[in-house]
Amino acid sequence: MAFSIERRDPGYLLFTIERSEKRNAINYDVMEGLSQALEKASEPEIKALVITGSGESAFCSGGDLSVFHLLHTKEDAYPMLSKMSNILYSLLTLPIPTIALMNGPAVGGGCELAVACDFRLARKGVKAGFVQGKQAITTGWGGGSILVEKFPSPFAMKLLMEADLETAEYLFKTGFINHLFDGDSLQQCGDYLEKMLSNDLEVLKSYKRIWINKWKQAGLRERIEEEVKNCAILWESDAHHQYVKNFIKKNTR
Ligand SMILES: CC[C@@H](C(=O)O)C(=O)SCCNC(=O)CCNC(=O)[C@H](O)C(C)(C)COP(=O)(O)OP(=O)(O)OC[C@H]1O[C@@H](n2cnc3c(N)ncnc32)[C@H](O)[C@@H]1OP(=O)(O)O
Repeated sequence: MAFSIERRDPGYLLFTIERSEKRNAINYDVMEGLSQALEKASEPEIKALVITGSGESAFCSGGDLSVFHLLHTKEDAYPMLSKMSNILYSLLTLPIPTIALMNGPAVGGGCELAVACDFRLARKGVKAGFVQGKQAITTGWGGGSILVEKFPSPFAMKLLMEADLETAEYLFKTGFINHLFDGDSLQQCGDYLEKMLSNDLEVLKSYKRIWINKWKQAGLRERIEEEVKNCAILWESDAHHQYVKNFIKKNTR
C-alpha cells in the first residue's frame, strides 16, 4: 500500500506516504490516498490532519518521475497536474488545521504539499526546496500560487526563482517552517498540537474559515489554474524531458 491513514491522539488524522524506497514520491496511488484522507478528515470527531512520509529519508520527493516521465505533451501533463492541484486546493481549504510533518527532505512537489498545509514542522537538519526551476518547469500543482499568497512575495519569488534546496534552519528563520524538532516526529507533533486541539472544533473551524475566505477573495483558485496551465506548457520542452531522462538514468544505474 502506498499510504496509510490512522486516527491518533489527541484527535487528529495521520496520513503517511508509505514509499520510503522512492523517497515518498507521489504517484497516482498516493493521490488516491490523499483524496481518501481528505474525505475522512471531514468526519465530525477529527480536529486536524497531519501529513508525513515514512522513514527518515524523506518527507516527500515530489512527483514520481519514474511514472510521470511517460507524460510528454502538455495535453498529457495537464490532467495529472490538474488532478493534484485539485487535491492540494482541497487540502488548503480543509476546514480544520493541517500540518506537514517534515521528517525528512521536501523536494519539488513535496514542498508544494508542505506549503498547502497550515503549519510545517521540520526535523532539524533537513532540506527543502521548490527545485522545479532547475528542471525547466515551474511548480505545477498550485504550490507557487499558495506560497506567494501565504508569504511575502520577494521571499517567495527568491525561493521559486533560485530553485535551490534550503536548510530547515533558514526556512524556520523566514517563517516558512513553524517549528523545528529532534527525536520522535509523532511525539513532537502531538506536543505541538496539544494546546490547539484542546480547543473546541467549532472554534478551530471558525478561524480556518477566516483564512479560507481571504484566499477566496484573492482569487487563489483561478490563479492556481493559471499556474497549472503554464506548467503544462513548460512540461513539453526538450529541456524538461532531458532533465527527467538524466534523473532516471542516474538513479537506476
Ligand atoms: C511532477 C510534479 C513536479 C511538481 O509539480 O512539483 C515535481 O514534483 S518534479 C519532482 C521533483 N523532485 C525531485 O526532483 C526529487 C528528486 N529526488 C531527490 O532529490 C532525492 O531522491 C532526495 C529526495 C533528496 C533523497 O535523496 P537520497 O536519500 O540520496 O535518495 P536517492 O536520490 O538515492 O533516491 C532513492 C530512490 O528514490 C528514487 N526517487 C527519489 N525521488 C524520486 C522521485 N521524485 N521520483 C521517482 N523516484 C524518486 C530514486 O530514483 C532512487 O531510486 P532507485 O535508484 O531505484 O533506488
